Amino acid sequence: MTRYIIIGAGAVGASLAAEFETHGIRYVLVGRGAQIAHIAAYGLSYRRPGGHRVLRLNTADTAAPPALHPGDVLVLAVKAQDVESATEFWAWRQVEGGGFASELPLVTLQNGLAAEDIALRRFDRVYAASIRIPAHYTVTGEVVVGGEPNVGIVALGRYPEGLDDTALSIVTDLSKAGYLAEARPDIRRWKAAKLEHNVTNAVELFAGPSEIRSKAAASLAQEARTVLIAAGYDPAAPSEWKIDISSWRVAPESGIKPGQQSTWQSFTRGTSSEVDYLNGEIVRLGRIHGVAAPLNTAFQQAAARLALEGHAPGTRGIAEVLDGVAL
Ligand SMILES: NC(=O)C1=CN([C@@H]2O[C@H](COP(=O)(O)OP(=O)(O)OC[C@H]3O[C@@H](n4cnc5c(N)ncnc54)[C@H](OP(=O)(O)O)[C@@H]3O)[C@@H](O)[C@H]2O)C=CC1
Ligand SMILES: CC(C)(CO)C(=O)C(=O)O
Repeated sequence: MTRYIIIGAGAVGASLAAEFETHGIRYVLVGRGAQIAHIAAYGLSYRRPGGHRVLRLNTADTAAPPALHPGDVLVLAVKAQDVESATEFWAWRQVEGGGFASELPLVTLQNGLAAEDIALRRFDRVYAASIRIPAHYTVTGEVVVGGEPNVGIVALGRYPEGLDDTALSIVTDLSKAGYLAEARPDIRRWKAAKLEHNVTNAVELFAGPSEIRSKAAASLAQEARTVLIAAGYDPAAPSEWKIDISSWRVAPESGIKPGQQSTWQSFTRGTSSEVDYLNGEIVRLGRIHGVAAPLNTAFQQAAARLALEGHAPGTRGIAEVLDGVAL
């Protein structure tokens, strides 16, 4: 039976470990700092629409990583800005019986488009995933996931393209664990489609009238789409799902509040931000392909300023960000 080494014990990684634990899929959750220490000592406080549980999980600290075996699958659940250091750390570890971890399959769950190319520098078999999951982590040891009836929705395929037995068996395990999961041979298209949404995460960092925030989000997504298409991407459309996702929703009263997606959570926790890999990816592609991306640039810079000043989300107004930029 495959064992999953889940690297990163935040919103996405800890909830994946919780679901694997609940559904009898072998895993080890490898984290760092106070979060993994807390989960190891007291369990994970895990809230789902069906109720709240404290779960004992199989954990390891990155300071004492588990021995690796042939048949292990590594799952990267860190933010995009941590992919370089995490892949460097894991790739050259020895697998018992011979070989490097770089020969094991590696799943990349990151938003944005950067993780896979970083991973391919060291890992031979990279399985990219686009995961939609309303997961929240702002308090040490506590994760909330509001998706119902399923935890979240995942598209997964071999990067840069194609499918193989490993991809199919990972999708089977995710489905067993309660995710709506689909194997896709064209995973870059699904990651691009998700990025169109994730550039709007930055809007949640700034206060202002909801009408302006909605308009800014729509314009950011439109600008991202224009740049992605100019860069040769063909973002997947929701109608292309083969699995039925129509009854999936974020449960009301689940503890998931609108306007608090992953970027907002990072700023709230005072940790590093993924914005350079979300809005920054659009800015980068725009520069390469000669398409202006003024709005994504403005939000990237405003988020950087907010981080430098150490301010929490909502302490600066959106009008300041939009000053001089047309919506
Ligand atoms: N939250 C959400 O709802 C969703 C998030 N995503 C995407 O999933 C990815 C993960 O996001 P999310 O779970 O929110 O991130 P979190 O910040 O909640 O969790 C990441 C965790 O990984 C830890 N970490 C960083 N580097 C390492 C390392 N080298 N070894 C071990 N642990 C490490 C971080 O520790 P530390 O805090 O010390 O940095 C943190 O605890 C991101 O790309 C995000 O965009 C996708 C869909 C939904
Ligand atoms: C949109 C959402 C919640 C979906 O998974 C996400 O990707 C994020 O929090 O960044």
